[in-house]
Amino acid sequence: MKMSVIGCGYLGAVHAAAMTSLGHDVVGIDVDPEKIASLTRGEAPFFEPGLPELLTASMASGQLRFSTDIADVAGCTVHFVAVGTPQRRDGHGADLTYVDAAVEALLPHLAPGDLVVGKSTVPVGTAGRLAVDVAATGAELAWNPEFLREGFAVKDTIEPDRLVYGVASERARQVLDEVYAVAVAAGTPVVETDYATAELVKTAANAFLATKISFINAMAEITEVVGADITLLADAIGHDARIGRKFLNAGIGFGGGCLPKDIRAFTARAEELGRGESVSFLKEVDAINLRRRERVIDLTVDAFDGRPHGRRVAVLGLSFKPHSDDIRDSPALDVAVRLHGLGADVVSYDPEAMANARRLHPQLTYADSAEKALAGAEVVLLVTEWPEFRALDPVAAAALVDRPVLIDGRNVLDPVAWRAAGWHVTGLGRP
Ligand SMILES: NC(=O)C1=CN([C@@H]2O[C@H](COP(=O)(O)OP(=O)(O)OC[C@H]3O[C@@H](n4cnc5c(N)ncnc54)[C@H](O)[C@@H]3O)[C@@H](O)[C@H]2O)C=CC1
Ligand SMILES: O=C(O)[C@H]1O[C@H](OP(=O)(O)OP(=O)(O)OC[C@H]2O[C@@H](n3ccc(=O)[nH]c3=O)[C@H](O)[C@@H]2O)[C@H](O)[C@@H](O)[C@@H]1O
Repeated sequence: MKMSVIGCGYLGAVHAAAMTSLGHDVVGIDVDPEKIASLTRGEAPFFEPGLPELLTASMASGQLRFSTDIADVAGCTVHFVAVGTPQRRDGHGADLTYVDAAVEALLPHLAPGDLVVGKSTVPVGTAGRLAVDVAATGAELAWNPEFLREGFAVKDTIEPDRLVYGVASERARQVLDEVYAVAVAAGTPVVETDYATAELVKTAANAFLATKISFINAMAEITEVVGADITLLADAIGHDARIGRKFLNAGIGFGGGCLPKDIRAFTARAEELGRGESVSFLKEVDAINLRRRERVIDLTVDAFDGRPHGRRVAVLGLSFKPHSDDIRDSPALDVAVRLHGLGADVVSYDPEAMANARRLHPQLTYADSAEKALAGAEVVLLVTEWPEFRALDPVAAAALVDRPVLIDGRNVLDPVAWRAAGWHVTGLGRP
């Protein structure tokens, strides 16, 4: 099939390349000329494991190209909309200007029978509104939310856990079945819904994941007071298959370009619908999450007896999670910036996210290795659990720092081994 992907960011670039690997002919469109230039060279404009190899193979096959010109969607019969839906500047809800602009730009290029497929995460009701304009061209709209995780985006796109088709006709379902023929043949569950349900499935999934993380972080606030251990608690409740151990890692909390803005957008939309009280708990989920960052800052300030000014802090990690260079709403970066704001001498290191962090926060100091960040530090914060930080040798690390004080914001280092090497270790929610 010939298809276009409008918006080539973390979602769209992976989707475009993955569709090629499934045998389709794809053109990726973006308004950002630098991104398109990079993709055209076969270079991923961001860090995503497996994407460079996929891009190289797709470009070599001649089935993938990129353009800034929307007219290049000519000849495509399926058009994915994968542009951003960030939090609005006023904080109230999702900013739909990019989705609206992308669909509006697409309209003159649509032919009767084309299928426009929304992938962006949008407030419920958006698809119904856009469907009217799309239908006026003789084309049709479907909403097919995306559940990929950054760091695993390629695998999640090619082998999704499930496919959700928000469709208004049998024909739209058939077209989507053809798009995802490989996954469908492999037995991937397909849930066919109306538009509103498809939009809400996505919002509800992210709200649930955020709630699960904040639940365990709320428990961590309690274990901290009584000297109990949140990791053992999570293991123990996680053995119950009804609860499950995944997404019960307590620590500095969730960030990224999705969970935080999606729960806020859901709250705003529910309020618009007169059902604010139904999801008012999401405000608590957000508040618990943000308190975890405060906790790490407080622990750091306490480690300097309340006077962090001029004191050296090594911050290990800047991205919102490992295997990604994404710093959108990153708890790690937030903590680094705020400690710098308190006058601490913050030296940060991240294996992949430093270029993005440096662009946004040139005032911070960046080291080019974990060892260089540790050199002379009086407190070490581990705030993104990259494998190379998990593999640090506590004895060698102790020899680099001025004071062996560790705050493990992700509860991934073995406190017994680190204490044995002379470190004073504080985990989150751990004795
Ligand atoms: N990043 C992720 O892991 C996932 C993201 N999503 C959703 O997918 C959507 C996109 O997210 P990301 O890819 O992370 O955002 P992003 O910010 O990385 O990418 C959005 C891209 O759209 C481009 N764009 C904006 N307006 C455009 C227009 N009119 N025409 C063409 N291109 C345009 C931007 O230049 C940018 O490259 C959001 O709604 C997000 O919630 C859903 C699942 C996973
Ligand atoms: O809508 C989206 O964009 C995506 O949002 C999340 O994916 P992602 O943001 O890539 O990352 P997650 O793995 O969900 O992690 C989110 C945040 O939660 C934190 N987290 C995760 C799990 C956990 O147990 N504890 C915890 O603090 C991570 O460190 C990270 O900051 C969802 O997992 C995806 O299914 C969804 O498609």
